[in-house]
Amino acid sequence: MTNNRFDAERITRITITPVAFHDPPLLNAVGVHERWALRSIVQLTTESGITGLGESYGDEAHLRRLRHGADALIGADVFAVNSFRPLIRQALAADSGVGGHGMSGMVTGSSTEDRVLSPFDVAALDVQGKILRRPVTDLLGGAVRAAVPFSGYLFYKWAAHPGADGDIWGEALTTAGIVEQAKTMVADYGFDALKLKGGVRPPDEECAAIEALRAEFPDMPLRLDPNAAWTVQTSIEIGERLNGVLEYLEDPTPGLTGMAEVRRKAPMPLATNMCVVSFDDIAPAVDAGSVDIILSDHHFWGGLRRSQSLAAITETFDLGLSMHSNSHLGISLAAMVHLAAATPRLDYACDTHWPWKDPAEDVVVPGTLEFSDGAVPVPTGAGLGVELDEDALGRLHEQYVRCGQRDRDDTGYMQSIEPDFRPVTPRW
Ligand SMILES: O=C([O-])C(=O)C[C@H](O)[C@@H](O)C(=O)[O-]
Repeated sequence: MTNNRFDAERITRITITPVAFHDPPLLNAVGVHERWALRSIVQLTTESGITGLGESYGDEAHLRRLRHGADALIGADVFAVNSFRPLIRQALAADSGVGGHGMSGMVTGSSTEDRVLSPFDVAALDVQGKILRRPVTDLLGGAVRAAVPFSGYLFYKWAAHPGADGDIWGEALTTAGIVEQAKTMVADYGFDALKLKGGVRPPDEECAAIEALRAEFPDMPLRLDPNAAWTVQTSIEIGERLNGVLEYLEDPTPGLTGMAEVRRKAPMPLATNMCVVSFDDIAPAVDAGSVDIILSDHHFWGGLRRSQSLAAITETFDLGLSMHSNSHLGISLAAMVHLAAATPRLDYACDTHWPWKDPAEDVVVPGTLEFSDGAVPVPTGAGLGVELDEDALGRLHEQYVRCGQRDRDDTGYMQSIEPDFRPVTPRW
């Protein structure tokens, strides 16, 4: 008889380092990106001295919860990731604090447990891959694509934050500015799809920008995302106007009921990263007929393996699947690429904020994550295949310390003064 007992590889230390990197003044329905994007870097070390990496939001409330979660995982077997969630749940039950989570105004209702679990799940998979000498994609069932296609993410934008220097992108407050931005994105990264962040200018103007992009790039799939800033009526009118132009319309209006009303009339598919943000949202969304496409995000769906469960559910209900993003560093990009490469039915090019980050500011050693023809080849090293640059981590942590209490008390990357989530309400 085979002896199926294996020695555990126990977690002995978890370090969480808050970091800050420059974020340009990108506009969206709830305001302007702050000067600093805040993230947290998780280093999870096991008894054999192997360290895995994870990345998450960096606002103070989330950092506190991550610390509770980390303390609860000390002593757990790094291969027993199924034990992490109950341990985290128990640890969070003792935390009475409210507020924060790095997605102010955009994602209201994703699971706190899943947001805390996510970076530990990623770091544990990184360790497992290093022990087994296999990339994370292999632990997720194997790569079904060698490179993951991303879309060029366009924003209305100020030239600079007040009192700060500008950046290479300059200002984009008009249709001409958006088209110029798109040309640079396509020339520099080779993107094959474009998404415009809307909800900023009046809907007519945003439609005109999409029409100008269509004229400039006749074959390019285009998306528009006003982050629920429109009424049902406006969403239907814009949907009709952009019939045949958009590959999908993302979160035109708030809530499952409003989205379902729009979906009954709009000619194109509707996507969301706002009204279906946790497993509890899926059944009501399917019942109401609210969406066609779920934009997953491992940071709030509980890590890579729970995102794979989401992928299986979308297949069951014949929903489309792609990936959402907000400001992030290289550890998250690597995790997104491994997950997307191991997801058989990924229907659209994924989102990433990557081009908006100063390439000189990252915590991973450069060279493993490069865009080629709008896609990122899957890193081939063991685990996530990226290496932590300790000096850079120190520098970005210094920036976090210096960037000021006001920014740290904020939600981490967007202008918002309220301690808890500020839902987007339709303006047009
Ligand atoms: O669709 C998206 O990418 C988002 O809603 C995520 C972010 O909030 C994005 O809009 C942003 O950073 O302004």
